Amino acid sequence: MSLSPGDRVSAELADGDRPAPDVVIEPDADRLARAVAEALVARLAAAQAVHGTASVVLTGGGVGIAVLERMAGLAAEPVRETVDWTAVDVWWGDERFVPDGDEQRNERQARTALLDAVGVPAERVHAMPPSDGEFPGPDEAAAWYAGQLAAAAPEGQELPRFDVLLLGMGPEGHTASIFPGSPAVRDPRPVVAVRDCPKPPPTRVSLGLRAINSAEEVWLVVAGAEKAPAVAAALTGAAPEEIPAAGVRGRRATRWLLDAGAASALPAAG
Ligand SMILES: O=C(O)[C@H](O)[C@@H](O)[C@H](O)[C@H](O)COP(=O)(O)O
Repeated sequence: MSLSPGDRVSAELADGDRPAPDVVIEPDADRLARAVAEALVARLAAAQAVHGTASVVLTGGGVGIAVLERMAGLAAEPVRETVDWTAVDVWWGDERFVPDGDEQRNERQARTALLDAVGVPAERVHAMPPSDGEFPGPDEAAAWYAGQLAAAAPEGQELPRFDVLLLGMGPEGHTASIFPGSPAVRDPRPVVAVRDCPKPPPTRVSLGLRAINSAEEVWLVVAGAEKAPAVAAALTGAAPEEIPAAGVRGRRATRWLLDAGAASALPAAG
């Protein structure tokens, strides 16, 4: 069931030349993950039809990884569109600053859920550094990742094209590793180090909101009634300092992809 922005979302959430968010609601988390997986396959295939390659920014968290698991399942099904995974660049919106191979790493979970199964070439998997690598801390790791982004960007720009950037959201409104009241909310740098995160593990590396909002499309995939108040606040004009997910706005589209629980506090339609 898709709702147009006017139905549920304050029209003034359009931001300059950026369209207001749109909202899609699925009955439950499982059908949400499958619907997002199918939409993501179609979107990546469409990007490849135009550009020859596609780029996706992955997120961590239960729903974000469930989407990847469903995509792996789709790869085995006769689906309308197919993605040439050898021509997909994979980036991350955030990463836990823990040792390589640690099961908490978003990269490890994504490799297990999808990447190892579909054969994305190593040079196209752009992981954020682990804590036991060449960088002594998250600041150095963040600076390095910003350099990787700049190296992949068009001449004179600092960020490559992101066709779809996936995000989750916590019950208090964090997205990626940008938490309420954190200096990261207003940090203009493309990649930031984050410490003392309320959600363990405490030390992370995250794209900043400006980098997130450089994406062509940003998809916030959110499930669970415990997140409904933050979803409603984000879609009715909350400040990003209070609800960081409220500060997300893709260039061409911002899609809130919800299950019924996460949508349950949205203003009545009409
Ligand atoms: O690394 C992380 O933890 C994620 O990037 C984080 O932003 C996550 O997406 C949300 O916390 C939602 O997580 P759940 O889907 O598990 O609730």
